[in-house]
Amino acid sequence: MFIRVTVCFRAQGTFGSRNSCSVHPRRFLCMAAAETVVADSAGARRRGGMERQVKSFEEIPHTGKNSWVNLVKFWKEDRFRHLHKHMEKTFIALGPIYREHVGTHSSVNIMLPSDIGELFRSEGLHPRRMTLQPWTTHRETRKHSKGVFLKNGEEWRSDRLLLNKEVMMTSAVKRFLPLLDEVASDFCRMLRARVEREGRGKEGERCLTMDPSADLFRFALEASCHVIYGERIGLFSSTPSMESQKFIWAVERMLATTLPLLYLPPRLLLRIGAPLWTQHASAWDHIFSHAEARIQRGYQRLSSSKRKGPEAGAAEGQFTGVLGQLLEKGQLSLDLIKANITELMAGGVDTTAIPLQFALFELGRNPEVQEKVRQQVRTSWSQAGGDPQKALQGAPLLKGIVKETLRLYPVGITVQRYPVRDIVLQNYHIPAGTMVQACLYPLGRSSQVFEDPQRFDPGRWSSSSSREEGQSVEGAGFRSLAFGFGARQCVGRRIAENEMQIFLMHILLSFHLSVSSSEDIKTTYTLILQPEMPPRITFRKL
Ligand code: HEM
Repeated sequence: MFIRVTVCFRAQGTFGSRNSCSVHPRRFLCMAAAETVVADSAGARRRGGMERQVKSFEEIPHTGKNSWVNLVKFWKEDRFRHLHKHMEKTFIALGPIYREHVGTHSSVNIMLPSDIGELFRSEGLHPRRMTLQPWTTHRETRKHSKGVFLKNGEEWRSDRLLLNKEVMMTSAVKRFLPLLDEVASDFCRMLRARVEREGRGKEGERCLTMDPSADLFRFALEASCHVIYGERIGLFSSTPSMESQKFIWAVERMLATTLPLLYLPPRLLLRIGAPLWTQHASAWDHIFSHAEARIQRGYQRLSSSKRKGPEAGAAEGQFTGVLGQLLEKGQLSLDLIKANITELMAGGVDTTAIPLQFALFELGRNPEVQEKVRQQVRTSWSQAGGDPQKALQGAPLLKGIVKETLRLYPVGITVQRYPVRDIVLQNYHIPAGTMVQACLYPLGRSSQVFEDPQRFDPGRWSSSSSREEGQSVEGAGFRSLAFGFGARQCVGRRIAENEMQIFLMHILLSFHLSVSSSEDIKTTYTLILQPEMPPRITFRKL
């Protein structure tokens, strides 16, 4: 994931709806049944020969007229940290579409797949609008903004297509999957040794109860570096380097400081947000310098191998990481390579480490599911002859675990778009350019969209059950959107999916997982959704 920090400064008209807070939950259900249509020129919509007037934008239910009063409420009630719960409650109160105005931030929020489908169909190739980047005088982020964030339409798209070749396409997955496999199996080797050393029980059957969050961060960083830079950084050693630890801290600080800064206008930011801003900028500094150092090294390596001939560099055909590939092909400018590599590094650690915490927890509290997946993994692994790609293909429930985890705990709780043409959602007119958010947390937990939504069931994503489910619940498409959609979807998607699946495969082959309490984990939102307290997991050696 990457932080798509977006603010819409458009005047959104007056706020006309009066009774928004008194809407009964039942309205939610009947509104949800309404189909989504595009407004015709007369602003009317036709259904079964009848014409119904499309309601105006101002009539969309909202959470309060005054955006500054709302901002104060958000601060006072600590809603930023519980934004996902706030959204869920607001949809229940107001129906499947509502407007929200908080400080400088204005959005229309939606949660039903049919509306989300309509939204995505009307997306253009907008540049990503980073609120914070353009405000800063920070040299590196400015340069970076020019390189990636402020690029427009087709120019952005052609760069993105070049990047996709190295990270999204099947041929790219084939190149980097063995690297992820190596890191995941090393991780399990390290964990087995630790369980043997520190665990309880008889030798050979030891189990260890622990909070795995720090280890999962190390795993995700080691895996990212291996895929992106083509190098291991030794995080599984007993004394990982201070540099790596500092990188993890910087990413965490950057994420934690982004959300509060996002809702402040520049002038207020300078007064009351200055300390936050300083922390935010210095976190970015660190992330940039981390990438910069590696890019320099990669560039020098490439130049020297060009000077000395191919035998001096990497062996022919050897994968030198995404960075090596981009440098070697030389289709993107060096500045763009830097910007993209920094984004991949900054966006690729917490985003996979945190869902892995949730996945281990859900497997621990659902022992039957765990056993079923393990059986499938064992069979597939034994038939794959050491080929990680074959092993994953033969165990589709692993993919189901990733989807199911992200359904219940979407890392980014919204996907945002500015439609390029006027659209109609839930019979309300949405002008082009409005910021519309698809709210993934309420979507994933809605009984209108998923049967028995609280159940952790990786099998629900298999093609046969999806078809069945599609018949009984709201539209079968646009339900699994944790990585976004379309041209602008998560560029790290294939890395993340494969990294998580291969990790879970090795864990299930090596350990039985359990948890002491099957109570739900409390979650908090700090630009990404995470557990308030990391769950403790018991790993028993198999
Ligand atoms: C479970 C893990 C992850 C999730 C759920 C996730 C989710 C997302 C989402 C929702 C978006 C916005 C997509 C849209 O607007 O349609 C995004 C964008 C992005 N993600 Fe991820 N992500 C994950 C892992 C990663 C990883 C591992 C990387 C890097 C290796 C990464 C790098 C990025 C980047 C660079 C973007 C911006 C793409 C662009 O706008 O061009 N993400 N991600």
